[in-house]
Amino acid sequence: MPVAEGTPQTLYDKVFQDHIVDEKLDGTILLYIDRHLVHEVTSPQAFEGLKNAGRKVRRPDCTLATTDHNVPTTSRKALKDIASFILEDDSRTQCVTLEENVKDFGITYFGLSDKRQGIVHVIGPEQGFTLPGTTVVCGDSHTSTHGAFGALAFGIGTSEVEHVLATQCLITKRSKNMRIQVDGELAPGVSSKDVILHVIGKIGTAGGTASVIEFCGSVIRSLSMEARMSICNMSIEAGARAGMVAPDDITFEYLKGKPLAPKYGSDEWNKAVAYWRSLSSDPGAKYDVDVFIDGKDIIPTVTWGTSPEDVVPITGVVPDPETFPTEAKKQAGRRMLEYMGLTAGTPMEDIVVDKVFIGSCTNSRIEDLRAAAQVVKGKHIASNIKRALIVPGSGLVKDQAEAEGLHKTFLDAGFEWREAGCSMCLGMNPDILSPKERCASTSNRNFEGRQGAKGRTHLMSPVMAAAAAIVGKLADVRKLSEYQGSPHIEAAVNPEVAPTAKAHPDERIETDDTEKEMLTDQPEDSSPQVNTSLPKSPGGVGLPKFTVLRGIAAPMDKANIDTDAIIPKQFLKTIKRTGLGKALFYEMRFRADGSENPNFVLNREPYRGSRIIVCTGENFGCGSSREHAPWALNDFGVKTVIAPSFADIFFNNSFKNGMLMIALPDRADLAAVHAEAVAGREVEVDLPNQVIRAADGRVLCAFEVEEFRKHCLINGLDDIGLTMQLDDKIAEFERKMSRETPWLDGSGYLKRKGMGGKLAVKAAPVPKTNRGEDKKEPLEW
Ligand SMILES: CC(C)[C@H](C(=O)O)[C@@H](O)C(=O)O
Ligand code: SF4
Repeated sequence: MPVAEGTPQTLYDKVFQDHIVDEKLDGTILLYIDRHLVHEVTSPQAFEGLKNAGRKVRRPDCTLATTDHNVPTTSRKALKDIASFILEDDSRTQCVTLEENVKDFGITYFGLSDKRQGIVHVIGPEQGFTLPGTTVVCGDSHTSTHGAFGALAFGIGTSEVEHVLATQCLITKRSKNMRIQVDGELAPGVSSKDVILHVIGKIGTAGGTASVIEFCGSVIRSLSMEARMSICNMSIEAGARAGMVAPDDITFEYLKGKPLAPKYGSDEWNKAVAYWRSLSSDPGAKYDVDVFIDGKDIIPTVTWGTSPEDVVPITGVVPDPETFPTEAKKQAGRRMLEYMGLTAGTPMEDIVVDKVFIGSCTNSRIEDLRAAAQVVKGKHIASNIKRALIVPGSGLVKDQAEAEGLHKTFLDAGFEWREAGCSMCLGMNPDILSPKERCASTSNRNFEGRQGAKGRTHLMSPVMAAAAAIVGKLADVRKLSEYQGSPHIEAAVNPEVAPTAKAHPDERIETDDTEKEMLTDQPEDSSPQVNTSLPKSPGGVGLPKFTVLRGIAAPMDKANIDTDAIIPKQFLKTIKRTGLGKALFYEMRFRADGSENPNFVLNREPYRGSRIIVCTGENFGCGSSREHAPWALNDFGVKTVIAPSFADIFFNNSFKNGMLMIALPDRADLAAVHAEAVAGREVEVDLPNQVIRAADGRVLCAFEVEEFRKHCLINGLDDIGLTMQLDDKIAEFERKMSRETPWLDGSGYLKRKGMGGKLAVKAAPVPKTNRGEDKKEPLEW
């Protein structure tokens, strides 16, 4: 619902409202995007779509690209170019493709030889590209990180990346407002990572579904920008669309002197700060969900299972699944313990660790490294630790750390000092866990296989990971004698120690790494069962029209089926949208020797050819923004998933590919459809009438679908083309933005090209498919 004039507004309402270009009666909104970050994994197919349709990038001045996911973190001393530096073929192809695309489309790019290269979510804030009150998107779920600045920042799928590149807008709808207030104070040794792990433990990984979370309260206010970023970063693990913190003096202090922020002290800076100050939530603003947490209840927290909600205080023990409330939860818990190689009742501090990873977009900033260095100073990693990696989030973080001598502390303690990138957070580069290896990790996801096939991840804060490296087991940092104080809080109250994007020595200290590393979890290009008889969907124009889908539905009973499970990371290295059916549910569908797992539902009759999945567990599609997940389902032949709830980005991505996701929150409705699936009888999904029928024609239940999505599905519409027809409105919006918030037009090295607010690149509707695939699809399956 639009917010009525005079109604108290939340921070989210205000930023959202200020970016509406157009609003339809059904609540579908065309939202203007101020900042677009691009990386190599989720962009190739989007650029390909633009090329095929002859479209341009509308705002190169608002777009910034880098390579981060695939890049090796070994020494760059011998770096000549990316093509010779990256040994693994698919990783190299993705990075080289990005380099070609940024050249072709005139986009600013930080490559491996640039000190500003790093993880997208580290470099955006570091450069002042991320500013309060902006809308920020990236084809990456952890875009939520940028919400720490009071920006509305969220992850999008590749089709949406293409949409933003072409139009600088996104089709979306309002989210719910959720407030998480953390009051009181954090005890020494407790950091922002513990706050967010504690929050996720409390509300669950679906707790924030369909919401934007505003983090507030005295604990949040006291935190530094970097600590706030760690919290907003993991909003996505709480199921939320985004996380936000109202901008304040700590925010403005951080932004002073950043290359792309308005010049400190200028009229523009003063005007910007006045606007930024107006963004906090009004007294009396309404929230759909309110959560209160007392800071003193938070103690250093670690995960024990394979979902970020499986948390326990370090002082606790491995939980006993037999005490879990439902049979489904018990089963899931038993599976997790088996996967993690843990026994119920084991004290967490007795769990022996093999590897330690300090890095990722959650915890690879200078304060994280300072805090970890403080713990390891003068000590050495335990003898059982096979590798302990420090991976700075960007070249500038690395330089800053070296200027402070932190690298020496780490090297003396036995850590590896690496180059910037995503690294072992998801192991698309050679930094991976071997099967059954256990890692103390500062990253954000502990899904099965996340850091390497069969690897075991425990999430925690940088000081806790540092402590684990020293002790050789999961450890309570508060017990390490020299450790005192909470580094994040110190940094917040003392801006003097805040890092700066400018300060770096010219000389680069190189990692000396001669170790030969290989990707060991890259699957063979085996082609297991692919459902070739079904139509492939190219997306965009030429999408198959979805009206009625009839068939046997495959039952699934798992909650939190994450996108890493739908398609593991090793298959994300393609630059195509097609051919991913073979990778669908890879770890569940196939055994280690590549043969089919006979217990997996899609390997059993009558479900082999199912085009519908009925899942009784909550939160289908949680985790990453990879559009590869719906592409894999689609390629396999699955066009509809019915579940009690879905993760937002996955839900969106599916519709962009002409697939219908049906949320059935009513358990009785779901049970009725599930019963038909279990019995192996056909069901019929009737989109025009919004009902699901049994094979005998009985209506099992009705379902909800937004008008605009329904319209696009039934008519197979390309929403980029639709948006381009609104070019006048978009241009008018841009003129207004240039007048009122001129600092949002590209500045610094991102100069806006064009005269007097007139765009150099004009969007125009393109009469052919945006994917260059003019296939005529059947009207119905
Ligand atoms: C590759 C990308 C789509 C993915 C994401 O969206 O999160 C990655 O960054 C991750 O962390 O799994
Ligand atoms: S979560 Fe990991 S893989 Fe994803 S962007 Fe952050 S560091 Fe990279």
